[in-house]
Amino acid sequence: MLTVRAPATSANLGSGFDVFGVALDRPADVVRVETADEISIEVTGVGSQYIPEDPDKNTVGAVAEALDAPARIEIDKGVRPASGLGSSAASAAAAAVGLNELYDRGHSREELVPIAAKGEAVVSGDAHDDNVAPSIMGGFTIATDDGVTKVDADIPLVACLPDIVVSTRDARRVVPESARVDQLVETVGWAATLTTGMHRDDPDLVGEGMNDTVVTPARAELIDGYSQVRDAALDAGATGVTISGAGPTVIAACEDGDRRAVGTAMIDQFNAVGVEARVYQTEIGDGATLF
Ligand SMILES: Nc1ncnc2c1ncn2[C@@H]1O[C@H](COP(=O)(O)OP(=O)(O)O)[C@@H](O)[C@H]1O
Ligand SMILES: N[C@@H](CCOP(=O)(O)O)C(=O)O
Repeated sequence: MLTVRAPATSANLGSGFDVFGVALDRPADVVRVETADEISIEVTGVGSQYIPEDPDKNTVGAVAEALDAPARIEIDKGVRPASGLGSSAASAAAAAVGLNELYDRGHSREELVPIAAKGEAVVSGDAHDDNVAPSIMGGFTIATDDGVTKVDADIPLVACLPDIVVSTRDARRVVPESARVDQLVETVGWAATLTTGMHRDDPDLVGEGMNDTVVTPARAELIDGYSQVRDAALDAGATGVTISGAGPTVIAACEDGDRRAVGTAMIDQFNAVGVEARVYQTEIGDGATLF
């Protein structure tokens, strides 16, 4: 039996819709795989009661199919489903790394990204790579049709997960079908600023680049208290704030010493609109680890 820990991730980061992602130091899923004649799945841990064990409906089933790697797969969820923290992707990433090793398939980490993304297609309707790429490879990742570019960045982050459920499938339905040229121009500027900030380990540049006037405003409507939480985090010292993935988690970049104040401000504002929330004081971390 092989054990793999794959981290939660935060995709988009505002200006990088369906392209940017970061691996978070915590939380994470732990997946155990052993060879079997057919695929079977057992799920325990956070939110496991909402996760199907049917291989046709669980992200790891699609990965096992794609790798032609039948296995008994145990998933211990640390990443709450429908959180905006790449929950479905963490399991898929762990399964891809574990089954590749178990069956000696010989794929590189980058080659495993589109394989793990087949799991995302099962749950959200789209095989977007922006969560599975950092969960497999770690760091800050830029995932495009041409492959994955990875930067080992060091940026303090605060992820605030409210007690609200937003499914990625639903949140993709509110994404506008078009954008104006002036929005394209400002998005390119923010994306370039964010990428430079990641190279320089500069929370100010990363925060500035976490802006977006296209997708985030449409999705903010799905998260009670989003604008108050964003404002409170900025007042507490965050350098940038946006929706993590499809939400409802709200993610902030900041200086190391400001994480506690930023997290407290975010929780307080969710509570003020009657929503319970929890905070992960985290940072950009490594990709899936085999034990
Ligand atoms: N291994 C898995 N882990 C988490 N969710 C899964 C898994 N397999 C299938 N799902 C389903 O995927 C959905 C959660 O995925 P998604 O909406 O993308 O949330 P997240 O933003 O946390 O990834 C839920 O409906 C859940 O039942
Ligand atoms: N780019 C995707 C990312 C979804 O992330 P998740 O953590 O909510 O699954 C999107 O924004 O739809």
